[in-house]
Amino acid sequence: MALDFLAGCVGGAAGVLVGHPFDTVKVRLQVQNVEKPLYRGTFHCFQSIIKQESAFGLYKGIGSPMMGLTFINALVFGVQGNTLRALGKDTPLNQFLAGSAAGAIQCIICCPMELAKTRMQLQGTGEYKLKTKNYKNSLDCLIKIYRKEGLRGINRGMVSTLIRETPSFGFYFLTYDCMTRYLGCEAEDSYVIPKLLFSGGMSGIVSWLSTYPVDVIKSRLQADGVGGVTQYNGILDCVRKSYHEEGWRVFTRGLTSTLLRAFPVNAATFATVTVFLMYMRSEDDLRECEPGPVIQQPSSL
Ligand SMILES: NC(=[NH2+])NCCC[C@H](N)C(=O)O
Repeated sequence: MALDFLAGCVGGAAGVLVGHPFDTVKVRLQVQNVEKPLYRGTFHCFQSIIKQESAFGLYKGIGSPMMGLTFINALVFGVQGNTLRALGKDTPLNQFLAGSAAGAIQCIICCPMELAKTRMQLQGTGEYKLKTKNYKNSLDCLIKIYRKEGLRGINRGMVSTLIRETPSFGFYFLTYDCMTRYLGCEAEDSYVIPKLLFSGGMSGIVSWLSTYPVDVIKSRLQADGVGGVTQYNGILDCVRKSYHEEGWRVFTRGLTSTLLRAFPVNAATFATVTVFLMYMRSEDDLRECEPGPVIQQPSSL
């Protein structure tokens, strides 16, 4: 029971270290001014950040994912594993439902964490150079937002985060379950690690593709209001204005960087969690489990 939570922490740390630079590029591309774009595309954005802010610029805002990581991934893998057990049978529908439940619950932490991350990633760039008050770090950012806008302020973008995370985490766990079964992942298989990495990477890709347009809107809502000027009056207004100004392509802004990040991050996360559980689960635990998949996956009963 508790092992799922611990495994989530360990796996999540591996993921954030691998993927944060890609996330920084994604956010910069999603919210840059289309009239005066700073970056021509994904690779130009990478190059510009490294050239102007050094490689450390790619790790701006990593504090909040790392700070939130302990809880988010523990919550995700803990809730998913225990929900699946509560649902009683390891079926594809239950995998999706258990994943969706985990995705919805972790928004409590994910939303404020991504608000701080987004603000830190944009701080000191382009039109945000002058408008953003200097945030010392992610925690200072959240404290300043809370002082100025209260609870509502630090939960800015909560509805769009829930719309993004609930189905995407369902697809996240369902894809991993289907892939590992299809590839026949077995503990004694000499190719088990590459198979787990591939399955985890594909789960990340599928989950981000499933709700990506919502992520663009969420980023814009969380970046909105910097310097006190708000452009959007809610999700529908943001969708309407974004589509009106840039057409449907606006909903794919930053997608390349997101997918470049999603594969390695989730390959590392899922493989780490599965291997961790494989070695930490006692023989007694395994005997207690109903006959599950050929390998003890993060979410197996
Ligand atoms: N929005 C999503 N696609 N969520 C599911 C994947 C979440 C995963 N922790 C990542 O950051 O890639």
